[in-house]
Amino acid sequence: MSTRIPFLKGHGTENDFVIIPDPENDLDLPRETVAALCDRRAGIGGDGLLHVVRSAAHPEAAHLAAEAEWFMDYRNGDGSIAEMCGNGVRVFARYLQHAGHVTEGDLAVATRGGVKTVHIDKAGDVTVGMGRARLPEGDVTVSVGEHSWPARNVNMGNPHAVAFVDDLAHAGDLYSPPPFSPAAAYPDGVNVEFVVDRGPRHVAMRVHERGSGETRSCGTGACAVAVATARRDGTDPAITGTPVTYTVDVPGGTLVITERADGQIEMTGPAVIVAEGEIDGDWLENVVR
Ligand SMILES: N[C@@H](CCC[C@H](N)C(=O)O)C(=O)O
Repeated sequence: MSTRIPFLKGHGTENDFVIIPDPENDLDLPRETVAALCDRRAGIGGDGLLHVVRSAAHPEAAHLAAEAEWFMDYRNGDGSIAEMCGNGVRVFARYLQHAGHVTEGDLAVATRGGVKTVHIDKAGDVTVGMGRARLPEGDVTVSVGEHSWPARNVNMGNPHAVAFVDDLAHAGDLYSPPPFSPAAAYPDGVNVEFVVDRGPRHVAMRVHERGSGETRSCGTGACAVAVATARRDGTDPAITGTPVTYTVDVPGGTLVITERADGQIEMTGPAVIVAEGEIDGDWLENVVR
């Protein structure tokens, strides 16, 4: 009889995740194993994986254990490691509630991008305090086929290039990462957002995620888009002294992003657990041999 390893599946605006509860960090999850679990045909399927570990039990988070009991060890669908995942941390909080580890209200979650405060509200939405954006100087260009656009470099803990386009269809099929220049702008790769206007303080985006491909939503990407749009629109709260809220439509739903005068950014949207089950331990052990 092989070992059974518990997993869940969840999503936030259809950015979907395999969730692996592993409080004491007992599991070995190398890159190839994560990619196999996220494979949509031969595995469970997901844009990424949320490895749920107690901070005290993880070498990357032990120093944060006094601030946050739980560490989101986030991996992209190809198994690569990313600093932060905005939808992931909201789904992570929903999982902790689902499992009875926390109740509604505020909780702190450790991530590679620092400790994030998450609020689970009664109505069902989950809000995360994303911290401040960094806006590295320098011109960036992204291109797809015959189209190319200037892009804004926005760092939300992870790197983003935000391009305003006339038509989201111009981003093409996004089967491969959109080329960007200069290469030095993003030495570790980049998430690329394509944005169109929908109305006052309302935009829509598509995204190609580093390590996952085109996804139906990206939380850090939606925040980067809100930040870039505020600078374009002259509503930058650091200059106006007034908070600004943008509604960001993604293919999988809608996220609401507020940037305050002190630069702190909050993102709100749904976070859903859709299934739970068990992984066959023999499969997991042999899948990458
Ligand atoms: N989908 C995530 C972002 C996940 C990480 C990203 N692909 C990267 O490599 O930086 C989100 O909701 O923020």
